[in-house]
Amino acid sequence: MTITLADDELLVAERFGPTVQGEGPSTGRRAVFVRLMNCNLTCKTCDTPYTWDDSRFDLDAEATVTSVSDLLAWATAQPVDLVVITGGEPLIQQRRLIALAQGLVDAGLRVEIETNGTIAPAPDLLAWVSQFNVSPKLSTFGAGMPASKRIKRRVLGHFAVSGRAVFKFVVSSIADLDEITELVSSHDLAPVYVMPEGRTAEEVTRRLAEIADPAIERGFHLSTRLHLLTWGDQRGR
Ligand SMILES: Nc1nc2[nH]cc(C(=O)O)c2c(=O)[nH]1
Ligand code: SF4
Ligand SMILES: [Mg+2]
Repeated sequence: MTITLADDELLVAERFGPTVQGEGPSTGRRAVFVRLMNCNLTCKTCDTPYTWDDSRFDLDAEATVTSVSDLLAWATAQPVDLVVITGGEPLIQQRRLIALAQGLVDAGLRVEIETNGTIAPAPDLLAWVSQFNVSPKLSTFGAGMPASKRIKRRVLGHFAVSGRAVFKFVVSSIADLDEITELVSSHDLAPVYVMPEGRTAEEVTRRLAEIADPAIERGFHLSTRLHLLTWGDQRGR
């Protein structure tokens, strides 16, 4: 990527909505989304490779340089009270997110950030974000990447004590639950949601049924992927 940004600009992949938050504790809540470019991980089954994978996508063409004031004007004009900032990995651009989050909260909106849990939020951002939905990548989903890249234990600990984080693990098989249990007990992660991996409604429904009872038994909450069940694997929903 060759784009340079001013201090008040973000590199945006897409903005969409009104739709609903499809994952985690706010599932079903009306929301608009801002999806930022770039990621520091390379998950093989990533559902938004157009934000980071330059071997498959022309990232310069995918990206739109957008000012914070433009995003604020857009989001505050929407008939919803929740803005979800996602990616890619949005915390790569966290310095520029502070003014956006502050502006949204000042306008009376709730702000959630979806993050992979490898980058610690600065105190100035933590202060303005209502909730971080932290989704660490397990060895199945993050296959091919070393654990040291996917799991930043210090960062997870930081989120755990922040009072602003919920943890949401994408589960591909029951074996993933052991890995989650280890992370949860080592770092006192709470609350913990598990969510089935899947790109079709059938896959999500089947996996959820597989993992539901063992997850409940281990003390985890469940999440589905409501947007996928409702609209399928459509971009911008
Ligand atoms: N409706 C809807 N809910 C979502 N929750 C997290 C999403 C994401 O892509 O991070 C997402 C998404 O892409 N769409
Ligand atoms: S962390 Fe998220 S956005 Fe980044 S590659 Fe993995 S699934 Fe995709
Ligand atoms: Mg998505």
